[in-house]
Amino acid sequence: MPTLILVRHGQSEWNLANRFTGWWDVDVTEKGVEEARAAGRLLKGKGVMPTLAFTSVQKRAIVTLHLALEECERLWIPEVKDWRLNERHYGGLTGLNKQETRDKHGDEQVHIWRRSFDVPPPPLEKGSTFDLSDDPRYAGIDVPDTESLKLTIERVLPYWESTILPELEKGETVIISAHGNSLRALVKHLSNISDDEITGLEIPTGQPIIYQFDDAMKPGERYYLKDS
Ligand SMILES: O=C(O)[C@H](O)COP(=O)(O)O
Repeated sequence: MPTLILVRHGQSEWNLANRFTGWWDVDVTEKGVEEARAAGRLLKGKGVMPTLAFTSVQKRAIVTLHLALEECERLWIPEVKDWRLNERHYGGLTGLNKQETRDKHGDEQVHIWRRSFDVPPPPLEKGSTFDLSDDPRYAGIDVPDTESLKLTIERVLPYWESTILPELEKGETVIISAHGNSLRALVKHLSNISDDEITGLEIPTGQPIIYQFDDAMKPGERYYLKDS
């Protein structure tokens, strides 16, 4: 049965510092390293062994993938990195402290920026500290200046359909190591969650989520591997 494993990167330096991160490339913390390793041990313990990996071009997801694969002795499997699996771009909020932003703009506004379906945060100014347009990993890509969850879905889903789903169809056990909002985009699609309800779904760091697909490639109920 084709199996999909989704894992959000382990705690990042800016998760810990409570800063809006988005496309900014921060590493995982010591706790994040341990979460990633624990995810790999869980995969091995439950006998869910990935045969193909996808991740973003952001080190917190890449490092998490490698640590998890090392623990389940699957560092050797093929892996594909693509910017379409990146975190949603946090626009002009990138780098700001989440609590200070609440103090300045109010809880409601910050909640809208963080969790509304289609309201993007204010755009990132061109040439500002967190502008990644000249980063070589994005050569030839029109780097967004902000993204809502809706806009994130618009780049994650075509990639899922064109590149990841066909591999599952071939019978691969696919692991995707990605981010809170790129995974929210996938879970919304796979679990058929409405625009309103998806905003309430929180994806914890380092906790493998499993979908098993039937012969018609219809995903079953999602579950956390730790609960199986
Ligand atoms: O980019 C970030 O800051 C986090 O990865 C996710 O943030 P959120 O919980 O505000 O969506």
